[in-house]
This record gives sequence, C-alpha cells and structure tokens, in this order.
Amino acid sequence: MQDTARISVSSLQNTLLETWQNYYQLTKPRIIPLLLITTAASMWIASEGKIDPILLLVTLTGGTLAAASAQTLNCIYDLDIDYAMVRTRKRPLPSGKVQPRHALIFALTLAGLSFGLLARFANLQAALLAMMGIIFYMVVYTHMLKRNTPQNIVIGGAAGSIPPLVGWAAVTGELSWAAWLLFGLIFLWTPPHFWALALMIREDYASVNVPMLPVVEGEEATTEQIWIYSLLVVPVSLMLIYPLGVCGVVYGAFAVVLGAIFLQKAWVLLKNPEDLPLAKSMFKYSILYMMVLCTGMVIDSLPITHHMVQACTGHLEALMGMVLSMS
Ligand code: HEM
Ligand SMILES: CC(C)=CCC/C(C)=C/CC/C(C)=C/COP(=O)(O)OP(=O)(O)O
Repeated sequence: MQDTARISVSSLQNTLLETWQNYYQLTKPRIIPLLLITTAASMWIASEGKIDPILLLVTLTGGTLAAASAQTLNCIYDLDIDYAMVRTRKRPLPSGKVQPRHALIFALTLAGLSFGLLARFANLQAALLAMMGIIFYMVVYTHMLKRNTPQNIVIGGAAGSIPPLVGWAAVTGELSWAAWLLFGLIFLWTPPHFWALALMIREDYASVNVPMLPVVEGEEATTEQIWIYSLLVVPVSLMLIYPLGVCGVVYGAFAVVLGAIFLQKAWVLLKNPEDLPLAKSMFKYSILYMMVLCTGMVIDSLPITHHMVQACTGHLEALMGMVLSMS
C-alpha cells in the first residue's frame, strides 16, 4: 500500500515538473535575462545609482511576466511556422506538449499579473508600457511585419527596446531623453543582433516563406546593413555621455572598447559575408556587448564610482599643477 502511494506521489511530482518545464520553455526563457538587464540598467541610471531594491525587484518581476506573456503569445501565433522550422519545431506547442488554448490562458494570466504588479507596486506608466510592449510585439511585429517584409525586425525591434522605457518610467513616472536614447540604442542594436543569426538560419526561414533580409536580399546586402547599423550603434551609445550627460567616463571606457570590437566584427563580416562562423561570432558578441555595456551603465551610475572618479580627477589636477609649476 505504502509503495503504491510512494509511486503515485513520485509520478505526480514528475508530471508537475514536466508541466512546469513545458510552460517555462513556452516563454523562450533564455532571451528574458538580457531584456531584464537593459531594464535594470535604465533603472540604475534613472535613480542615479541609488535604486530602491523593492522597486527593482517588482519591476524586473513585472517585466519578466510581460516578456513571458509576449513570447508565449508569439509561440501560439507562430505555431504553424515553428512546427515547420528545424530551430523551433521542438518547442512545447509544435511538439504537442502544451495545447494552444492552455498556452493562451497562461499568457493572458501572465500579462494580467504583470499589469497588476507593476500598476500596484511601481506605477501605471510602467504597467501600461509593459502592456504596450506585448501588444507591439504581437500586433506590429508578429502579425503585421514578420511574414511580410524584410524590415520586420527593424520596426518590430521597437518591442524589444521597450523594457528600458518600463524601467525608467518605474523610477521616475515619466520618459526623459535618456530613456528614449536607451530605446534607440537597443532599436539600432537589434538588426546586427538578429541579422547575424538570420545569416546562419536563412534556409529555415526560406522554408516557411518568412522574408528575413538574408532570405530576400542575400548575405552581401545583409552584412552591409549590419555594418550600417553597427556604425550607428556606437555613436548613439556615447550620446549617454554627451550631450545627455547621464553617464560618465567609466561608462565611456566600456562603450568605446565594446563598440570598437562591435565595429571590428561587423567590418570583418562585411568583408566575408558568406562566413557563417563569423556571423555566429557576431550574433553571440551582440549579446555580450549589450550585457556588458549595460553593466558599465550600472557601475558608472554608482555613487562610489563618482567618488573614485572625483578623487582621480583631483590627483590628476594636482599632478598637472606640479608639472606645470616645474616647467
Ligand atoms: C525583433 C527583435 C528580435 C528578434 C527578431 C530576435 C530574434 C532572436 C532569435 C530568433 C534568437 C534565437 C532564439 C532561439 O532560437 O531560441 C535570439 C536569441 C537571443 N536574443 Fe534576440 N531577437 C530580437 C531582439 C532581442 C532583444 C531586444 C534582446 C534583449 C535585449 C534579445 C536577446 C536575445 C538573447 C539573449 C538571445 C540568446 C538566447 C539563447 O542563448 O538561446 N533579442 N533572438
Ligand atoms: C515590455 C515587453 C514585454 C517587451 C517585449 C520584449 C520582447 C518579448 C522582445 C522579444 C524580441 C524577440 C526575441 C523576438 C523574436 O521573435 P521571433 O518570433 O522572431 O523569434 P522566434 O522565431 O525564435 O520565435
């Protein structure tokens, strides 16, 4: 009797774990951490390094729920092409592990929880922006653009640029030029990020008639576009320092070094458009770039960083004074 009970408890545990894993995978969980890093960086800048930990927790939780809802809705809408593409056919919906109706209830519940959490414990602006992210991603990118134009991810990239707006609004209740610059930075970063990947999986997209740029215009045109957007990303990343003045020299060092590597990779890819390992390297670096750049924003915003920079500046001025007095 006891053995039977033990077996049924164990099988129930396994079933629950498997169900959790299936719904977890529906949310495309590996993408969400970078969305949250851009949100957190925005919050640290907006709060000038003195962030409220509860507000940070609430906003990142609300952002996670919203992104999870958006990605689940995207999986429901794209069930047909996800089933056909090699890269996506093992996802929970095309593989039949989760039913679309249950996924829809899951996604709408996540969106409701996100809105409630952000509206109650952050503010209405952050909650509405998170919902805007879901709606823009689903209506503009997934429904209107993805299957119809090679500019799909350029315009649709605005969805993935909304998280820092949510973070900024959560801290300040409004959207300043700096918030929109962070939006613009991710907006311009998205094409190099995704088109480098799309170069590697263009046959997959061609098999389901999704007009990604490499499918429609080929590798050369795609690597040219990656180069052009990369040339825009780097100066825009420096605009946080000048003219906006919300980041300082520490962030500047991150932005210059990371940006130089970004441009170098984009340039080499431009000269070798059919080199898929280079495309893979560019895709992976695009993620590292955004991750470390946002880390630089956070470090730069900390009060201790400002004190250290001021101390160094003071020592440098004293040294310069000594050198000048000796000459
Ligand atoms: C329209 C805009 C975007 C498109 C079309 C896009 C597309 C993709 C695709 C297809 C993948 C491969 C995922 C997989 O096969 O499971 C991917 C990976 C990834 N994306 Fe993007 N992406 C976009 C914007 C963003 C944004 C805004 C971020 C974060 C700020 C982001 C972060 C990531 C990360 C971290 C990965 C790696 C996930 C992994 O390691 O498997 N993406 N992206
Ligand atoms: C505030 C808020 C919730 C904003 C939304 C942020 C968000 C979910 C961005 C997703 C960007 C992305 C990875 C798109 C890929 O979709 P795809 O359909 O091209 O990818 P797939 O082919 O791998 O399914």
